[in-house]
Amino acid sequence: MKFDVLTLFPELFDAVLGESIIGRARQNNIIQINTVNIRDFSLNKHRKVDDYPYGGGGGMVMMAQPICDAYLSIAEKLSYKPRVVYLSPQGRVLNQEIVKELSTEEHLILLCGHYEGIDERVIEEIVDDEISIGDYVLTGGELPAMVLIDSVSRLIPGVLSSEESYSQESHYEGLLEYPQYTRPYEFSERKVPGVLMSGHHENINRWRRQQSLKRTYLKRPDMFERLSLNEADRKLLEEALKENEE
Ligand SMILES: Nc1nonc1C(=O)N[C@H]1C[C@@H]1c1ccc(S(N)(=O)=O)cc1
Repeated sequence: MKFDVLTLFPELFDAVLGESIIGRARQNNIIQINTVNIRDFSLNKHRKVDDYPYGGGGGMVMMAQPICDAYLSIAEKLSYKPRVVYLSPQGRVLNQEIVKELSTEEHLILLCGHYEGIDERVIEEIVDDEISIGDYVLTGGELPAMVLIDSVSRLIPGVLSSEESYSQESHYEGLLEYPQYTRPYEFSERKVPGVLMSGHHENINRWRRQQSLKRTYLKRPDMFERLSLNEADRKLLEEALKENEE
């Protein structure tokens, strides 16, 4: 999978996405992350990329021409129109479902807004999706773009090793993940639940499923109400909640 990122701050990306799992996937060419500096496409001798908003008001707006020319520098070499995602607080809020949808694309162009945003004509001209990472306003779209790249890349085959598998992680199938423990067996007078020490994989899986159901019910009722539980899951949850009351 290839990500082309249109940004004013390309140097931010290598610092964050050059390490660990994503860095390894880039080295193994499982994913490619390429940055394009929008400022390189300014026609202004001072490399200006923003201007005052028509109609007045505070803040600056990113100009259309540098962004569209940066986009064309990629798109004109392609025989297809790549999907363009604009990171903005006005977009669909990113969730695992959208991440899964994006992970099926071969090529994504991510546009990072800055200042008060971008000239609307860019959105009309080249943007396919607006995606937000949450209902708050940041100084730039670079962190949202990195969040999107990280979350999508983890679903690309070969990026996670089998040990790092995502299949029982939080949000993978609309459930929060079960509690995790590792050595030592006792820490601060707190022991690991006995079932995890039993070696009985059926009981371990049952306990984990029960914990996931219970956590989702208690911590994220908004997620829980979207679940359609079968009878076995309902009984597991009922048993867990009864234990909580005792
Ligand atoms: N949250 C977010 N998720 O992704 N990007 C987020 C974000 O805060 N980006 C801000 C810097 C830039 C920006 C972009 C667009 C607008 S505007 N005029 O469209 O409202 C306002 C501010």
